[in-house]
Amino acid sequence: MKHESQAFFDLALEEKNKFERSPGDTDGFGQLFVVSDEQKLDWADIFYLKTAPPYLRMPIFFKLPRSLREAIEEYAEEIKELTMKVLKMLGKAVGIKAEEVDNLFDKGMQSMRMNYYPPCPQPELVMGLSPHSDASALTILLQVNDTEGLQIRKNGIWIPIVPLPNAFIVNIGDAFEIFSNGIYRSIEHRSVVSSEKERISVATFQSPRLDGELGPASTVVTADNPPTFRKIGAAEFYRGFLTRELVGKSYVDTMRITTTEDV
Ligand SMILES: O=C(O)CCC(=O)C(=O)O
Ligand SMILES: [Fe+2]
Repeated sequence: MKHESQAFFDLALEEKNKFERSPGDTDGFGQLFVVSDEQKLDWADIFYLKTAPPYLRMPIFFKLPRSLREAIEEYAEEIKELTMKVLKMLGKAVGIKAEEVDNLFDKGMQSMRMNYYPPCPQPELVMGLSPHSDASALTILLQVNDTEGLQIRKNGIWIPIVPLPNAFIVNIGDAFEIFSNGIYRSIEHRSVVSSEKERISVATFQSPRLDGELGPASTVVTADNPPTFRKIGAAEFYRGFLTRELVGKSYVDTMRITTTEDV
């Protein structure tokens, strides 16, 4: 996967543009989360694909160079297994039944985002990827080379994450914050760019099934622990996410129940 993603971004621009994202689509090569001409764009090339379940794969998926497509298929399957294991362990630790995790996430949408951050001569003037939390339940992040760039926000301070060789970075996303009724918090993160070295990462997102309903798991909601998020159809949740600019954790905040009248 590392080799294939590097090889993709090494292609000539005209080759990559054969996979260009069309306006109105999410899948393809090009920036996402662009909502106005005035917006400052992120310093990155992005290739986004829905990978599973198979019916969600778009025509672009089948046009990929064969070695890249095969690598993605194999990688997607293994990451799915790893993700489900981690989600069930996180759930178990707070009393959520494995069955409930399976029900919402096992047939969930999986998507992949390959990020290429070219070096920038004035890196302090740009952002590789604007601050955000992922809308997924869980994200498994693969650092393709050893250039640093990811930062997480902890107590208001941006902390650099140093890639460890042969290790993934695992991030909790908004959907799991909602599902765990706020026991787990999605992590706000961003990418900065280097003045000299390119950086490549591959994020794989596991999200709820699109025909499911996203809300706090019934096994964590009790009389003493009332729901702190409202329920929303998963498809509607993702439509909302993809039509906004990325701004910190502002999207998950819109799902919070803030007054008793909302319950
Ligand atoms: O490049 C990174 O390390 C972060 C990527 C990321 O946050 C994303 O694709 O959502
Ligand atoms: Fe992210």
